[in-house]
Amino acid sequence: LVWNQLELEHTEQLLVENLKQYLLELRQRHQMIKNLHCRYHKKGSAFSRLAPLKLEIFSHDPYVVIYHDVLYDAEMQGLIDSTRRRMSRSMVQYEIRQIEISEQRTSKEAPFTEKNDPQLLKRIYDRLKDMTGCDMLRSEHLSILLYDQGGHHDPHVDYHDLYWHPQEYEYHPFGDRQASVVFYLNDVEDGGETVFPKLQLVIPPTKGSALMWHNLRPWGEGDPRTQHASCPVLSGYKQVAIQWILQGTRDLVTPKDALSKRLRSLHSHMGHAPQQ
Ligand SMILES: O=C(O)CCC(=O)C(=O)O
Ligand SMILES: [Fe+2]
Repeated sequence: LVWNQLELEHTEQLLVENLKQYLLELRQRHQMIKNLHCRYHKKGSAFSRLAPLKLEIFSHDPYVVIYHDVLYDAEMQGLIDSTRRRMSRSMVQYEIRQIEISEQRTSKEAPFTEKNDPQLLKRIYDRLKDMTGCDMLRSEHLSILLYDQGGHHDPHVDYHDLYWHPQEYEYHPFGDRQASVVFYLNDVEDGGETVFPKLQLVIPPTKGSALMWHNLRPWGEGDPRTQHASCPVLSGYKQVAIQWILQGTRDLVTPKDALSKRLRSLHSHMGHAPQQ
C-alpha cells in the first residue's frame, strides 16, 4: 500500500510536470502568434531607406515572409520578355546526376542571367541583397518559370540536405539552398497558390510580391516543415522568378569551411559523426 501511495504521488507529480510544460508551450506558441506582424524593412541600401520594403511575417520558425511590391512593373516585364522564347520544360532532381521531366512539376522555365540584361539583373540582385543581406555571387541563377493552365508543382522540399550527405558537397560546391525566394510576376486569375501543408499556410500569388523562406535549420540541417507546393493554375497562367540562396553566399565561406563547420556542429549537436 505504501509503495502504491508513492507511485501515485509520483504519477501525479509527472502529470503536473507535463501540464506545466504544456502550458509553457501554449504560452510560447501564443507569444509566437502575437509576434506575427507587418512592418517596413529599412535596413540596407539607400534604396530601402527611401522606399522601405513592406514585410509581412507568416511564420518565425521556420522563417516564412512575404515582401510586398518589391518589383516594379517594368522589371517584371523585362524578365518575362527576355525569357518568353527560351522556355523549356522544368526538370526534377531525384538523385545526384538524375534529373528528369516529371508530372510532379509541369512548369516551363528559362534562366535569366547577366547575358540577358546585366542592368536588370543587378537591380534584382541589389533588391535581393536589401531583402536578405546576402549577395548573389555564389548562388544559383535566377529562374523564370511559367505555369500554364493546370501547371503545378507537387509537395517537395528545396534543400538537398547536404548536412546528412556531406559527400554531395562535391556536386554543390557553394552549399545547400539555405533560402528560397519566389517573386510573383503576374496576378493569376484562379489557383496557383504556394502552400506549405505542414505549416497550414496558403499564399496566393500577388504580382510584384516576393515570398521568402529559410529551408535549413540554423545548424544547416534541412527543415522538413518547409515542404511546399505550387497548386494547379485553374484559370489563366502563373509566372514566377525563383532565386535559391546557397550557403556560400552569406559570409562567403568556402565549401570546405562549410563542410567542416557542418561536421563540427553535427558533432556537438548529435554527439556522433555522420555515417559515410
Ligand atoms: O511556384 C511556386 O509557387 C513555388 C515553386 C517552387 O517551389 C519550386 O520551383 O521549387
Ligand atoms: Fe520549391
